[in-house]
Amino acid sequence: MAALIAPSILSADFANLERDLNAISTADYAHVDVMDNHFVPNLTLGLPVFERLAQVSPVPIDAHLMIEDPDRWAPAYAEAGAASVTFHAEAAAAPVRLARELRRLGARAGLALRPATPVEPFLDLLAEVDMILVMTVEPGFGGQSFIEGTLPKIRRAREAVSASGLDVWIQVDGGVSRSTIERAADAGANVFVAGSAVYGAESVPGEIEALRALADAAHAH
Ligand SMILES: O=C(CO)[C@H](O)[C@H](O)COP(=O)(O)O
Ligand SMILES: [Fe+2]
Repeated sequence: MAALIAPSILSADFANLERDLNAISTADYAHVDVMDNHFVPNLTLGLPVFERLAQVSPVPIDAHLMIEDPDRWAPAYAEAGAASVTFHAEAAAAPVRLARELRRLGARAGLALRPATPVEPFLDLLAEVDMILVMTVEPGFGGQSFIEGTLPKIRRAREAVSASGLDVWIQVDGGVSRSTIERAADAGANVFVAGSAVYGAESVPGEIEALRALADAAHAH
């Protein structure tokens, strides 16, 4: 299980997004946080900006939609060229219908869970999604500290995926850094979002490589 690193441009310079996307060209994905000021108390960017990011990004885009009514809005992000579109379970009215629509449009379908949202109701539906995002902070802001209490949920999700025989990815997002990534990897995560850790580092490519090496080493144990 090779670790995939997806730096979050939430911690990039919003006046220099193209430059800061090019800075993460050695990453596996660029993680783009879409926030609507309703599902979370913060506002980032919407479809017009996203469409341009998808055109200029050197790596595939992993969209994380922290928005109300993803049933209505998420498909447009797949149409805009996102490789992966993740919506929140707490916000979707019909998550399976939406996941099927995202796949039909050619994107990977991701289902995100806030820290207090249990994974169990979704374990019978693993065949319908390509990724489960276990939020390791409350969504809304970068730079928060990793919630250790989410580790058992990551572990239960990984156990269920392994038992199913399906290739469902498990992503962690929030507070991921050199000091937390090994525990998340050991619990079973294989896709790692990191915003402040990557963009706040002295060397952005160096940090991507260091995070990847730590996660790969944890998986090898
Ligand atoms: O979805 C998010 C916040 O809701 C961000 O992707 C996440 O917080 C990344 O930032 P950091 O690595 O600094 O915690
Ligand atoms: Fe995110």
